[in-house]
Amino acid sequence: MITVQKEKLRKEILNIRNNMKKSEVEGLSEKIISRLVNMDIFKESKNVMIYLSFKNEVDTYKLLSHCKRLKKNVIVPFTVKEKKEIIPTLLKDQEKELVKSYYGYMEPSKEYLRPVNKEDIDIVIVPGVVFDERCCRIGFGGGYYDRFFSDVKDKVIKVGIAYEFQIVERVPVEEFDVPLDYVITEKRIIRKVSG
Ligand SMILES: Nc1nc2c(c(=O)[nH]1)N(C=O)[C@@H](CNc1ccc(C(=O)N[C@@H](CCC(=O)O)C(=O)O)cc1)CN2
Ligand SMILES: Nc1ncnc2c1ncn2[C@@H]1O[C@H](COP(=O)(O)OP(=O)(O)OP(=O)(O)O)[C@@H](O)[C@H]1O
Repeated sequence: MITVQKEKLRKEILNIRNNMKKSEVEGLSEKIISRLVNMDIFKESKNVMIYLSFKNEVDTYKLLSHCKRLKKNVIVPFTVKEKKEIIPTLLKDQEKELVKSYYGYMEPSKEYLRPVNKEDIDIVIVPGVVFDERCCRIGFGGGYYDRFFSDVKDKVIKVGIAYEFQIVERVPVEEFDVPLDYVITEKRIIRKVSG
């Protein structure tokens, strides 16, 4: 049963990630983000969708400031729990517009929802728990990002960011899993092999 295998891997890696020291999260995140912002695919992107990190995920808050400085449009996920749906929404003022979501990460409050067209997003920075050398991913198990990508597959660049310990040789995949184009760690950039 694939779901069971996924759950086992998810638990194993989360157990490591949840026990990281703050200093480790900070140091590694900086390396990963620095790799990302130096890539042409990032430099050439004007509309950037970024998750807002929590629970020792690769920290994206410095990336947010970086994008602001470069006058890029920052789009963040707003989740509709009942439908397991992500609404991409334009963030203008990080200080003013964000509140803590049901799950615990930050998201825009309803009054600041500014939905954008998925097709207009150039690059999506994707969170995740486990990734593999083919750029497949396992998240928290909601299927949010797979649903989100299901109708825009090749129209946006999908980039996972993760610590090296989150990379395994192969994660089990199901028909609805959408592979990413790149996975970036502090050690390397993994590219999806096409075909
Ligand atoms: N920062 C961030 N934002 C994100 C995601 C994410 O993974 N990280 N998502 C990616 O899809 C979506 C939200 N999905 C989520 C689904 C479940 C849980 C969660 O914490 N679930 C369990 C704990 C899971 C576990 O420890 O096994 C919980 O409710 O406690 C979090 C986010 C959209 N936004
Ligand atoms: N495109 C889709 N349409 C309908 N249901 C889907 C789709 N993609 C995934 N799902 C459902 O979502 C559930 C969770 O999928 P999966 O375990 O791959 O989530 P995940 O990638 O770990 O989570 P997330 O994307 O939220 O981080 C699956 O049981 C699946 O039935």
